[in-house]
Amino acid sequence: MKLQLALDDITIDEAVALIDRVRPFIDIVEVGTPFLIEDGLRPVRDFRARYPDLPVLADVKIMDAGHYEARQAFAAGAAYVTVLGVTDLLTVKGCLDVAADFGGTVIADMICVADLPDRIRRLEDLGIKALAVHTGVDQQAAGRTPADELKVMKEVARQSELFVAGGITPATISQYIRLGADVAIVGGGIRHAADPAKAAEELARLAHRETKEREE
Ligand SMILES: O=C([C@H](O)CO)[C@H](O)[C@H](O)COP(=O)(O)O
Repeated sequence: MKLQLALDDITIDEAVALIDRVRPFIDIVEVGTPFLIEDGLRPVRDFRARYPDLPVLADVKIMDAGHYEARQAFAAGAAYVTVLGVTDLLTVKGCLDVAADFGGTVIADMICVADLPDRIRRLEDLGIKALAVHTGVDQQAAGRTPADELKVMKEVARQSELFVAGGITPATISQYIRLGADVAIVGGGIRHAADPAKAAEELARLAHRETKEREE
């Protein structure tokens, strides 16, 4: 399992200081939606230049103008770009076409998708190869977790790498690995930990251990 650090409520300087501390433990760095709203695609360009071996994910959550917006994010240096799974398939197709030009990956974020199995089938038929189960911050505040949707996704998905997000911490990551996730996305669980480097190290250790057990 890979570990993705999501950076949401942070400045570029704070983000660089955090990445420098947790770099040995993370596989992907995400420029989260609130960070993009604050700073645009600048952090994507900065991190690409500063950490050439660390893939950058731009959490643009595209809902329309798929071709145009995905091009902006990939051209800035993103290896991964998110599109909302609920949107029109034409928008998703636009993102996939651009991803092919750049050799990048489009992740369909399934937040608020009502009929998960049906949508997964349609998205995979279109060519999607990465899906994210995502319990949003507001949904987390109402007590929800991504576990049940991950179970459904694991049963239905045929070809996709599975990402999971939604309040994951060292105390909860193991269940998501056992449920079959390939990438754990962690924001607050690192950023707001008392010791972010220790939390990232622990998450990476658990991810490695549980994945090994899953494969045995
Ligand atoms: O995508 C996210 C959210 O919608 C805010 O943009 C977060 O990056 C994602 O939920 C991971 O953050 P945590 O839930 O704090 O781990």
